[in-house]
Amino acid sequence: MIRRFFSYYKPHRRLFIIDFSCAIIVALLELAFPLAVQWFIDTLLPGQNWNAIVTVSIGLLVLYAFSTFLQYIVNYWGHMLGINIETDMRHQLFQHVQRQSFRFFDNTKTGHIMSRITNDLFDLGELAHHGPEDLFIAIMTFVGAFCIMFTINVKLALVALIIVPFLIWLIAYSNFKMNTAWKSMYTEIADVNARVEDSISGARVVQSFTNEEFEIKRFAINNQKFRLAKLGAYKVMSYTSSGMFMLTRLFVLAVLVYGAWLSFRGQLSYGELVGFVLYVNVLFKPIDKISAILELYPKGMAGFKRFTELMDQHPDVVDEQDAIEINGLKGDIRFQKVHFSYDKNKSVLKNIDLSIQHGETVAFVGPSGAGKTTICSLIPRFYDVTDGAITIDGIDIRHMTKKSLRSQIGIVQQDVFLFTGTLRENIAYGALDATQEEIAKAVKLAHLEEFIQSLPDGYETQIGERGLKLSGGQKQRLAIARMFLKNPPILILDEATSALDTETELIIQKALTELSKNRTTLIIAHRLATIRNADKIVVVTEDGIAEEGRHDELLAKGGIFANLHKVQFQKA
Ligand SMILES: Nc1ncnc2c1ncn2[C@@H]1O[C@H](COP(=O)(O)OP(=O)(O)OP(=O)(O)O)[C@@H](O)[C@H]1O
Repeated sequence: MIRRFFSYYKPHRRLFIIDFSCAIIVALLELAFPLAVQWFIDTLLPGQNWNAIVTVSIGLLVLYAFSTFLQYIVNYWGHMLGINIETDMRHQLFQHVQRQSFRFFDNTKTGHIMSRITNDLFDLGELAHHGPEDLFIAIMTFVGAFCIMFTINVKLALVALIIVPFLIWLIAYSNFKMNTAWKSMYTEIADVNARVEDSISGARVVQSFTNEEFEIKRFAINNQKFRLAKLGAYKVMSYTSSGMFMLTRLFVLAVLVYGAWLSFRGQLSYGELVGFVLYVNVLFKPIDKISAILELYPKGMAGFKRFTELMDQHPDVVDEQDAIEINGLKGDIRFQKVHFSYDKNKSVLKNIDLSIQHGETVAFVGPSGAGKTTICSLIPRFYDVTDGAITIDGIDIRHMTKKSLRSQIGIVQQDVFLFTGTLRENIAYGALDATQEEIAKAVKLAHLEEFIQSLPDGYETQIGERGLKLSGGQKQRLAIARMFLKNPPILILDEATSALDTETELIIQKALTELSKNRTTLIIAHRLATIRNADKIVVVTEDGIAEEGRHDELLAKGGIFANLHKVQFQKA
């Protein structure tokens, strides 16, 4: 874990070396100052040489100024190092999350991911800066001060040494306790985030059920849990710092009493006693630093552990080593004995054999939960088949790179997802480098031109979070415009179930018919009226494909499709 943490220093080696070197010089100067004071008292004062005192004071002033300058560098550049590392990790994590497959998003709460990308990394930057530097300096100063104390007076230094085992015990004990405490705090704040994410994005549902109070109560439970976890961490921290305080005061007292006794017996000069007490103060700094690291290390490491946990989750759908870049597919799709399950316990698709010719429009119908959406999700490899194979133009899709495969497939979701931003940005999402002419052409084909022209800000209109300022029909036409821009040879349409008014539906149907031209089109159909002209209708049931054929053929057959048709027709 620690080696992995240090690997993040690599790109910032130079910054680290400069910062570290400055910090070492500062620490050495700190070690030298009490010696100078001792020399000042024992040598310069008895000689009453004013000129020498002034010269030495000027020398000390220059050294103080130099040390101040170095401390500025250590502070600013050190923090820069920490922030740089934190930024790198955040970037890496976001990149990693972007590359995850659907299964990851199925099983991970958005709030948890957000927590890991934001909060969890806050303390890591601080740890990256203070951790190795402060620890090294603290140990160096601690050992250095003790060595000098031994040269001043061995007996007194031995008395001072008694503190060390107590310190080590306190550090180890609280480190262990704090590790657990911070980890649970991070888990709880992730839950708070997940709860907030859920109820804010579902605010409209919450209000329509007037469940605000229920949401507030649920949030309060998570918030309380977080409070208790954080309080637990601070309790351990307070024990530790109180323990540290007590130990260090006892330490000074012991040194003073024993030092006074030695001095009465003529074994220690006043200068030596002052110098010794100053070194005891020099010792406090590393002790303070160590107790600060003690607070920071478990916090930062708990964040780093959660960071690595996420980084170690590898996507289950990956490119093969020699995967090929494909381009310009015709769109002949074949399912060969395909089996699929989301989890081991339940098989969703069994033995699916299906052949779709390029340019064909194929509609999938069947009871809810039969697997229509799942079949279509396998084609862009959102999930990999559990058994069997899917080929496009004769090539197994697992031999293609995901990026090139998905560039050949367009998906119009039932629930169109739009991003906060302008109409133009959302349409151009279909082809990020599209020109205005291309966008305008796509908009025209999607029958969205008139609507955009009626808006005062036209293409620059802000559509609100997730496009909430647009109607269902407008969102769908926007999604269709995106597809015209993307222009893929294979199209998957998840037909909207939401009732649109007849006129809007007609417009959308027209746009979709236009979009489907010369493309292999797969429609996940909910209303049978819209698929009358499909080249093939595939009836999917929990046991697999039950029927396949044209609309009239299936009706004449009098099987499941005819039944479904009858039910819908009666309903209508
Ligand atoms: N991401 C998922 N993780 C686990 N199980 C899933 C997931 N998505 C769907 N399922 C399950 O797989 C089965 C098939 O679902 P699918 O969405 O493919 O059905 P569908 O025929 O498209 O249904 P509908 O017509 O209601 O949209 C269902 O039992 C469903 O509960």
